[in-house]
This record gives sequence, structure tokens and C-alpha cells, in this order.
Amino acid sequence: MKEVPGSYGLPVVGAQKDNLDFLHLQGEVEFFKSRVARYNSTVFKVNFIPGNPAFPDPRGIALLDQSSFPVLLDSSKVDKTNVFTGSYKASDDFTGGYRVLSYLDTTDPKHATLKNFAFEVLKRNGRKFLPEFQSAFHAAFDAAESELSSGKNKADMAPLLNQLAFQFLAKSIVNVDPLTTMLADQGPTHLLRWIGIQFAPVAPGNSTPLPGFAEDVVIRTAPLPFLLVKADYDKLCEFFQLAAEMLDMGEKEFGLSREEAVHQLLFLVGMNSWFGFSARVLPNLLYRVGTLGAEFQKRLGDEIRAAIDVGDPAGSFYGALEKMPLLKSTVLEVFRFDPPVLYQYGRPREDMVVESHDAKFVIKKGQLLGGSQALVCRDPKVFEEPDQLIPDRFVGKEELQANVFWSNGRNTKSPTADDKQCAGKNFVETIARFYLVQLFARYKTFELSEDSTLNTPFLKPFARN
Ligand code: HEM
Ligand SMILES: CCCCC[C@@H](/C=C/C=C\CCCCCCCC(=O)O)OO
Repeated sequence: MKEVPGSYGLPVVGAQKDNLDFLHLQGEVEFFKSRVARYNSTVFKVNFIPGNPAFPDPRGIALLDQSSFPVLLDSSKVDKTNVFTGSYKASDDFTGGYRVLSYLDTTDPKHATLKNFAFEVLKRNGRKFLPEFQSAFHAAFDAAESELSSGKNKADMAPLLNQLAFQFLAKSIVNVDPLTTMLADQGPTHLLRWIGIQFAPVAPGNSTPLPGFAEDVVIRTAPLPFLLVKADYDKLCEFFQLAAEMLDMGEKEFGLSREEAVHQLLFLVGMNSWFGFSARVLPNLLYRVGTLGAEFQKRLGDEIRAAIDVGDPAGSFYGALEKMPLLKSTVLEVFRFDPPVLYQYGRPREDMVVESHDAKFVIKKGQLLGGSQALVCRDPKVFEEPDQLIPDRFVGKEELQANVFWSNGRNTKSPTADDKQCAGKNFVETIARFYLVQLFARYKTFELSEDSTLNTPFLKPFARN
């Protein structure tokens, strides 16, 4: 049994120093790597962000290996109340005064109800997702091609992917085409403002055009007031009030007031779903498959085009899945190599022993535990050549999936109402696979521009190495 190594430094000053390293001097991957080396341990004391005095106590313990990290996935061991983004929790003002599912621990009486509501939202609209994604995909890439034909030698994909993600989710779940409403094509703009202000304190370094410390003063001194994005949120609420069938279901089958159902649905679709696709999954897959080059793209494209009916990708997708092992492995490898959400947190329900690969530690009840998948999913004890993007890595090695945690759960597991695993885990994987199917039903190969910033918009620490 060992003492957890590391120190929090002096009050206030220690957190400032750690935040400075994390945000600016080292970046959010080197920050942890350098401390693993310094303490010769993958478990150690650390001040998480945000560390300014206006925020709650940032002190915690990092779990950075495949042995200790999984304790965060075990809701019998850790309390997940209000730790969605660590020690900082955005005010309920951002969600209409309601506590949304992502902040509820599994012991909260409303957790199961709201998680089952999330499952039903996906189930009831299941048959619409692939056709709606397909048409939104073609609209996005038609727009990209018209940018190319207008003399520019590259297309700016990020805003097109933002629209793609919003269009297919809104049409499938709200069952209304946003472009025909007062929202028009402004859904992503309002969402980016609402999300950016709400989660500013946990944004990585240089997430805004402001230079270094100016950014810290503006977005990391104290929580930013909801008032800054009330107009945006009101427009989004007005749109989600059109989701008659989903709101009826919330009221009649899950006991929610219509008012609460609007806010719960908005966070589920606007933050949990849209932000995940637009800020991470869609740009990341395009970027990483881009970096793998023409040779690989031909190999993957051949597998896809041999398996699906190119004339009807949506209709032939499910039947073709088993014939696309490289596609499944490639998606999973991108989620391992560049996890969409790096941090998961939890607080032990009781004093407990946590084991890393080479030591045991006593952790006290209530302490803030946090892990970065940037290190955990590159644990050299589990993955060979962990820092290499190897698309075939999981072909014929399905058991390795158990060591990929992108959904806040082992990838071999599906979410339930009794855990905190992403409710959309299987849905996200389906869409991610279908996205690459669409890409290679439409193109043979594609290239990234040399100055591509497609993998930087949000939470993209790997862009820097
Ligand atoms: C698009 C990419 C997505 C990513 C990368 C992602 C990732 C995650 C992660 C890491 C968590 C755990 C957060 C924590 O408590 O530590 C989570 C929770 C959650 N996600 Fe997702 N998610 C995505 C999409 C979706 C979609 C499409 C849905 C739609 C239903 C969804 C619904 C949820 C819900 C309801 C929770 C809270 C689960 C609970 O409290 O038990 N997510 N997601
Ligand atoms: C980033 C992808 C979000 C996926 C949605 C998922 C949420 C996961 C958990 C935590 C969200 C972290 C949000 C940080 C936002 C930083 C915004 C910014 O940089 O200004 O819920 O399903």
C-alpha cells in the first residue's frame, strides 16, 4: 500500500501553477505525461482545471492507466453527482433551471427515468437516422464541392459538418426541418455560443481567438453568466418546442412536465449528441482517415463498396456490416487514438483501494478522481505501438475493444439505466461507421490541405503533437 504521490502546492498558488502548465506551458497531454515521469506513477495528486478561487476546490487524484482508470466506470464504486465536467458544474440557469441527466448520479431517483427517456428518443426515431444522415451528408459535401469549384483549392469542412450534425439530428428527433423554421441555419451558431459560455471554464488552452492570458482572464476567472447566451438558448427552446411527439412521450410516458421535457431534450440533442458529433466525431474521423492516405483509403473504400449497395447505402448498411471488419476497426482505432471526450471524473462512495499496474493506493471517500483517456487509451501495457494510428488494430482482435473507453464504459459493454455509460454509445458507433460508408460511396480518395485545422476546433490536444 503506497501514499498517493504528488502535492497540491500552496493554497491558490499551487492550482494557478498547475493550470498554467495544463493550459499554456505544457498542454493537456504533456501536463499528465510529465507528472507520470516525475512521480514514476500513473496515480498522483493534481489540481484539475478550473483552478481559480472563484471555482470549487480543484484538488484531486489522476488515474492514468488501464488498471486504475476503470474504477471511474464503476457506478457501484464512484458517485458521479455533478462531475460531468469535473469540479466545475455549469449553473442550472443554462438548462432552464433543471438538473439534466449528465449531472445525476445513478442513485438519483430521476437518473433511470431520464436515461430511459434518452434510450426511447433514439429508439422511436431509429429508422430515420440513416436516411436523414445520408441526405445531410450529401448536402454538406455538395457544398464542399461547390467551394472547390469556385476556385478555392480547399473546402472549409468544420462549419459544413456542424450543419450536417444538426440537420440530421433535428430532422430525425424534432421531426422538423430547421431550415424551414425561424431557426433557419443558425442552430449550430446558437449551440456553439450556449455550449462555449456554459463550459468555458473547462475549455482547453487557446479555445478562443484571444491570446494566451487574455483568454484566461476572460473565460477562466469565474463562471460566465447565462445572460450572455439567453437569447441563443431561447431560440433553441423555441425550436425544440416543435418536437411534439418527443415532448408528448416525455409527458405521458416519463412523467416530465412539457417544460422540463423541452430542456432535457435540448441538452440531450444539443449538447450530448450534437456537440459530440460536430466538435469531435465527424471532424476527427475525416481528419484521421485523411492522415492515413490514399493507399489505405482505397483499401477501406474497396471493402465498403464490395459490401454495400452504393445505390442504397442506407438500405444496405446493416446487412453489410459483418462484411466490413476494417471499417469497424478503423472507427474504433480513431476513438482510441483521439478520444472524443478526454476526461471522466468520480468521487469514491467509500474509502477504497485503487490499483495501478505496479502499486496500490488508499483513496479517501469523496476525493475527486479524474482520468485522461489521452494516456489511458495509449497505455503501453495494453496497446502495442500505442502512439501509432493503426486502422487494422482491432481486426480479429475484438477482445481489445474492452480497453477502449470513449463512451465512459468498456466498448464491449452497452449502456443501461443503472450506469453512467453514454446512452448514445451504440448509436454513435453506427453513425460513425455510416459516415465513412457515405464517404467512400461518394469518393475514392480525398486529401487534407497542408494547413488543415480540422482536428483543432474543440478539445483537440493531439493537434499539438
Ligand atoms: C457524438 C459523440 C458522443 C460522445 C463522444 C459521447 C460521450 C459521452 C461520455 C464520455 C459520457 C460520460 C460523461 C461522464 O459522465 O463522465 C456521455 C454521457 C452521456 N451521453 Fe454521450 N456521447 C456522444 C453522443 C451521445 C448521443 C448521440 C446521445 C444521445 C442519446 C448521448 C447521450 C448521453 C447521455 C444521456 C449521457 C449521460 C449518461 C448517464 O447519465 O447515465 N451521447 N457521453
Ligand atoms: C466534447 C464532446 C462532447 C460530447 C458530448 C458528451 C459529453 C461528454 C462529457 C463532457 C463534456 C465536456 C465538455 C467540454 C466542452 C469544452 C467546450 C469548449 O472547448 O469551449 O455527452 O454525450
